[in-house]
Amino acid sequence: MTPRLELTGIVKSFGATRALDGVDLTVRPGEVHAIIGENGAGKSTLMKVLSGAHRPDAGVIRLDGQELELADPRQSQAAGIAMIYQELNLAPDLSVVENITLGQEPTYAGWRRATGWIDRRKQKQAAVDALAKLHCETISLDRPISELSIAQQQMIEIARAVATSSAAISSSTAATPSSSSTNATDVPGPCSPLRLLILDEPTSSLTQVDTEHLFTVIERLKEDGISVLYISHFLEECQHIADRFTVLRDGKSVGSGAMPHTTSTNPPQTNKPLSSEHDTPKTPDIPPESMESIIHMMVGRDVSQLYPDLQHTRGEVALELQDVEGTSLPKQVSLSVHHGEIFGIAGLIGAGRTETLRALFGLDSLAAGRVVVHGQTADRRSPRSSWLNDSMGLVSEDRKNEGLFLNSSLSDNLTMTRLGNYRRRGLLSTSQMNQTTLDWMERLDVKAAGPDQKIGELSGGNQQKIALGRLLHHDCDILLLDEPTRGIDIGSKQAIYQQIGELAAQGKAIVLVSSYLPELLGVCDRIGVFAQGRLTEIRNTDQWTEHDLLSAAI
Ligand SMILES: Nc1ncnc2c1ncn2[C@@H]1O[C@H](COP(=O)(O)OP(=O)(O)OP(=O)(O)O)[C@@H](O)[C@H]1O
Repeated sequence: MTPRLELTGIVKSFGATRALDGVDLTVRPGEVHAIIGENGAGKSTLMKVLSGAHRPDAGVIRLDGQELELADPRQSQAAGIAMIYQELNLAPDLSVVENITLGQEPTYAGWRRATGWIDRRKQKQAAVDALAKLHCETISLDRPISELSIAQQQMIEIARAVATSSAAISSSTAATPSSSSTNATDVPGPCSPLRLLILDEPTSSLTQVDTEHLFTVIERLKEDGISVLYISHFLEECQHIADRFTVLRDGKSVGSGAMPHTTSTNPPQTNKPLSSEHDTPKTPDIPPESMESIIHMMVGRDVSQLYPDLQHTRGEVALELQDVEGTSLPKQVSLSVHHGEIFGIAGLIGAGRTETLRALFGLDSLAAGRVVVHGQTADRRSPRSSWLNDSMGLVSEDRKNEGLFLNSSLSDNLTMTRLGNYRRRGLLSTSQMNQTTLDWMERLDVKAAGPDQKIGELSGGNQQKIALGRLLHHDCDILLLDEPTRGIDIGSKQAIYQQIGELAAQGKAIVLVSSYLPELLGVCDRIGVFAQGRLTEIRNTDQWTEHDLLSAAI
């Protein structure tokens, strides 16, 4: 069987950083293949090579046996490769139909073609067909994208990938076969069907229900012979949906094989006889093993105890919300968080969790109620003086827009809230800022060229570590953490949970919002659940189960 995708010796460097250092990868037709690796291992870079966003410095890409040179995203698309990024690429003010057919609008045939008139009937049909394929017929075709949920928007992106290859839509660009290509008849044509769908952390903003729907859609695509490359730090998900996996480490493929204990309908094919040279993976195929051995391969050590068992004692009340109302959310929230306590907040997306943190931190104004910090009512007219000086810090869930200055260095981002520490005779000591940044990079295992590197050049997970590191460096008394481990690998998660536990042991008050229920259950002392803007129930963690948390959130 000819592999759907075969990568051999892919190399990609950014200046002195060798992001990919000879990656080999084999993906079979109709297979879901998980790409697993630590933050900065090279996963996104590899996917960008496949989507035509980056040109590799060396290596060979073969799709269905055909060698390709993907010089830009249009060529990749024309070859039947679609990439769905974590941050969706949709036009918010255009309708569902317009987004699904964006850039591929069918025009009339004959004399009207030259006018560029869009054939609205065909355009609508292409959207209807694509949505039907994904069982998403209930999404209204004329609604602007901005009115859809994140999960629906993701489906529109996948529908676009499906529709692009539909015969109803014309495309003008085909992938360029390399000069060494041997079989010109195999060159993907202008309407090459979707062959490979790449999903980068697709569930990071999805609820459980939406995740299950996504998995159903993936199964449908598999039935049509479409291969899926699935990148996620949620290893349980990989285990559930993937047939096989490849582990990347420091830009190299260090192992691949059948996903152990997969519950996928397609049985793993690792042990089937290999029929041709093409079918032989360049990365040694390992027999089905435990997830522990895959994690070891990924981080280079065992991650035996993910959640720390650190004693911390509940002290005085650090922070109180009394009947707090936002302009739309939250609604009448009352709660208190103590020193030495980790308070978890669960709930569905849109339930008012983030709005509560923002109201607490003074980013959004309150419609009613009071926030009391260290026994003093926070002054709403001057949140900066009363709240920030009280050493309250927030890690925003929106890292790119609110959490970091992407064009500034790691050092500037990490130290900016405590610049006074580095002032020497009216000047800033950049060497000391850099030294502090190096220390934190080591503690949080940040992969970067150095403190001077622009933070926008780091992998997503490493950016997140610096956003969290800034609060740790600031030495806040009260830490508000909104999805702090989103996009973070399992080894680093363990380090962050350890940090959170140590902070609680030092008497800090911590509020942790997370959509990842095992994390809340593993780390928190108490958990409150939000539903439709209200804090509906608070219990000690040992009185919650995942099922109870979900039931309370709905
Ligand atoms: N445009 C760029 N400029 C400089 N370095 C880059 C650029 N893009 C990626 N890198 C570097 O390449 C390496 C691999 O990054 P990549 O984003 O591929 O990792 P990743 O495995 O996707 O990580 P994560 O799980 O955190 O998303 C990192 O060291 C990163 O800093």
